[in-house]
Amino acid sequence: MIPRSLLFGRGLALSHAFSNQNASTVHQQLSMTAWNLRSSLRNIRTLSLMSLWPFNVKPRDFSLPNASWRPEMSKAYEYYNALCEIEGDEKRRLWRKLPSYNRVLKYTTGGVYLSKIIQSKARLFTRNIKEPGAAFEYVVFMNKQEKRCVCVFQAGHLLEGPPGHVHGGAVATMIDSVMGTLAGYMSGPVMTANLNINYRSPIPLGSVVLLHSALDRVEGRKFFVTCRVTSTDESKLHTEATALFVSVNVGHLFGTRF
Ligand SMILES: CCCCC/C=C\C/C=C\C/C=C\C/C=C\CCCC(=O)SCCNC(=O)CCNC(=O)[C@H](O)C(C)(C)COP(=O)(O)OP(=O)(O)OC[C@H]1O[C@@H](n2cnc3c(N)ncnc32)[C@H](O)[C@@H]1OP(=O)(O)O
Repeated sequence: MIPRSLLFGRGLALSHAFSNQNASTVHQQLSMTAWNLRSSLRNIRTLSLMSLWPFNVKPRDFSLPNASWRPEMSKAYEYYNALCEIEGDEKRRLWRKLPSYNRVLKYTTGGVYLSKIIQSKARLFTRNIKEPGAAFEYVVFMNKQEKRCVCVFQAGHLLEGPPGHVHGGAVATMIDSVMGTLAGYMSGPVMTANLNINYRSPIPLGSVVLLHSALDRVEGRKFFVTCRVTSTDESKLHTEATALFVSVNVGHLFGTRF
């Protein structure tokens, strides 16, 4: 995908090149513009390559059922997965199961050059523990038309906070990830600017809960999102949250502004 700012930025440079200039300056500017275009094309090519999965093998989808899933997790998964499997026109499908990989891009350095060793070791926080079921076991189902998603989350034994219950930071991590995934799905790359959480009742360690996230409103680059964490039968409210996500261009994530 080509970032809009990159195209618009170069487009502006082009139109400026033709205003109020004498012939030699115009010639010089045209050469510069050609150079700029060539380097833009190189950038675009690099970016389009980077947006592809950078490895030769197909990445593992961590949100598929595995032996660690409790029956309650499998049941909730099957319920939402059935909603995704409506026959017929692909475009009419309301629900989609999102795949979940343990790294996004080989080159997301956050603006700091990372050594090859660190870069190759970088992993998504919620997918960095190898033992299935030990930490964040989750799957996200997206409903783009209704601007909402549901995450089925089984909290593993490594997420303990208060004895026998899930750490508030782990709950916040899941909430941020699910809301961020929704905002990102609606808009492209986003960063969390603000996150507010009310913890209403503790989540027992090992239990399965649902995170219901919805896009509340959009104001320019600002995406206001809500989230409720409930028991799978939705009778018990565990946590409520609101957040602001700001859409950023790809350069922001790479530490450069195009
Ligand atoms: C090829 C691309 C690949 C992209 C990959 C993308 C996603 C990965 C996909 C899958 C991963 C799976 C799941 C995980 C997904 C997400 C969860 C993790 C998300 C995070 O864990 S992320 C880390 C924590 N996050 C930060 O580390 C942010 C630090 N921060 C900043 O990077 C800047 O601060 C930024 C960008 C937020 C804004 O900076 P900026 O310069 O772009 O914009 P600016 O400051 O002008 O703000 C614009 C308007 O937002 C208002 N505004 C800003 N901040 C506000 C606040 N706090 N409260 C109220 N309003 C606020 C302003 O008032 C203005 O409003 P107005 O326009 O009305 O004046």
